[in-house]
Amino acid sequence: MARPLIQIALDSLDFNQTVGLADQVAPYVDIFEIGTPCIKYNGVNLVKELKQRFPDKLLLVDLKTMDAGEYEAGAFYAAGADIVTVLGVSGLATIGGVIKAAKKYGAEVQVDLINVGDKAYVAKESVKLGAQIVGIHTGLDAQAAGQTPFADLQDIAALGLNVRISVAGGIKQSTVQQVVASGATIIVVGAAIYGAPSPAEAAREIRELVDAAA
Ligand SMILES: O=C([C@H](O)CO)[C@H](O)[C@H](O)COP(=O)(O)O
Repeated sequence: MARPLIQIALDSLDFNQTVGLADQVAPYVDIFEIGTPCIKYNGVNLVKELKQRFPDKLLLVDLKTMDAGEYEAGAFYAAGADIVTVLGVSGLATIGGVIKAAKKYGAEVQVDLINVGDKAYVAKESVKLGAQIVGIHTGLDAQAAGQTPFADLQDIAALGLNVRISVAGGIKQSTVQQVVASGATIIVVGAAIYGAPSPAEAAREIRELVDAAA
């Protein structure tokens, strides 16, 4: 099994706090995700800053694009994003637009299946269009209502699609090995790292657990 990647979700609105957290956890993670509230608040300047400071990390910009796919995503790929997210609920035309922009920059696309009804259909069509990653994602609000991403992860992994599967939604030390065993190859962790007394220590623990499970 290829080594699963760990993605830290940088979900603060504060520019300097975001850069500081990235600095603390950098030794233990593979992908910096600029979370949706953070990218809306800070824009392309934060993409440029993180890319310049951490040229060896993958940078995912969680745009959750809903329309104008090629136009919206293009600006963020141009600023240094390696991966941009587009919503599965946006429809195939918008997903195709983001994929077109990604190709222009030699970058990648993640289709976020958050709130998609027929996740298997959208995952299959996204792969046909050329998406490299599909995201199983229980958002923060759905988590607060008690939902988890585990059953959806198993369903999508069982399809055996030629695509990387990312999982997000309250993943923590006690569940990280379970999601690796279920077939996730990108493990997204936000609150379990940034909400810990020592984010670096939490990230180190998660790295160890993921590597031991792979
Ligand atoms: O994508 C996210 C959310 O929709 C806000 O943008 C989070 O970054 C994602 O859920 C990971 O964070 P945790 O659930 O806290 O691990």
